[in-house]
Amino acid sequence: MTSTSSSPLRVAVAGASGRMGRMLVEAIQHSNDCVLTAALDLPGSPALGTDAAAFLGQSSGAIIESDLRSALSKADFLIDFTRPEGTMAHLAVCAELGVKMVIGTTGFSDAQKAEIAAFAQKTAVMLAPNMSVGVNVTLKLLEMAAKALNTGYDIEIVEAHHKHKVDAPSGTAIKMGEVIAEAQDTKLEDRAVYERFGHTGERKENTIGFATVRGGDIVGDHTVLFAGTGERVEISHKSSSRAGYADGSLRAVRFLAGQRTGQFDMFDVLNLR
Ligand SMILES: NC(=O)C1=CN([C@@H]2O[C@H](COP(=O)(O)OP(=O)(O)OC[C@H]3O[C@@H](n4cnc5c(N)ncnc54)[C@H](OP(=O)(O)O)[C@@H]3O)[C@@H](O)[C@H]2O)C=CC1
Ligand SMILES: O=C(O)C1=N[C@H](C(=O)O)C[C@H](O)C1
Repeated sequence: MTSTSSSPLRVAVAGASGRMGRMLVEAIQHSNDCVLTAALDLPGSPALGTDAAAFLGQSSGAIIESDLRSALSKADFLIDFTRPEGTMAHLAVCAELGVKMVIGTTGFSDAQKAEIAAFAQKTAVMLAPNMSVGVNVTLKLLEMAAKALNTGYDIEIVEAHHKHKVDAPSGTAIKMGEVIAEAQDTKLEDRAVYERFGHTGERKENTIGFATVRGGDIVGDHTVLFAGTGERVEISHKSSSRAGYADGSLRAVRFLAGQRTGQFDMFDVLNLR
């Protein structure tokens, strides 16, 4: 982890008791250059009033609260892995107060994505459906494969996640589809097939199919299949821990420390563009 001699970066975490919220609290507790100054959960959460690091048997000094403005008054960055409606409400106040935001939430509508872009004119925002280094390198591999396998290969994206996930396909799977479509000078919206059932007829040429698996505690698997005649290429990424998402989020915080406004993604953070 990077060590600096300057003041630590003051970070608030939204959804602090969630699966990712807890990973983020743990990562911040272990970091040399970030400090947890505030933690948010929804009104009614049993965690309100407790120390955000209590589940680790530690004290962070950040007491979980539900008052957004109070939390943001103590922080320069908000890391948000919640739900689209929560993230949008948080972003409006971050933009007003100049708090920079790392957004990991997935499942935004096109209208919400446009709103995020507008808010990013007022504060710096890093939005990515997957913060792991491995997934972002996989996206680059997909770009290369999609260009080279431009004709004669049927593209299918298969993702698997735990039974608690509420959006489908995953934000990462959609991003993979977008990267592939763009590398082939097309748009995903013109090619995506999200559902198949019953008498579907033969596969339509140039479509990009999506398949979703949900079960148990699967952290996150993604495979893209380029199925040709006589051969197929499979590019896969499998997460066995959420730690990589949290580490990537802290890298994003450090990146945003050098930005005033604008919307960025993990390609910017990891210098992969
Ligand atoms: N970009 C990335 O790398 C990754 C992205 N994700 C995404 O992050 C999001 C969260 O995932 P995960 O941690 O597994 O989910 P969880 O359900 O475990 O946690 C979500 C947290 O947000 C809170 N929350 C729910 N609704 C709202 C709201 N409207 N406003 C504020 N807070 C709210 C929940 O509170 P309560 O429990 O009280 O409902 C909970 O604390 C998902 O969209 C997921 O796809 C996940 C992993 C990696
Ligand atoms: O909900 C999850 O767990 C995950 N969500 C993200 C997504 O939708 O792509 C990232 C990761 O796959 C885990």
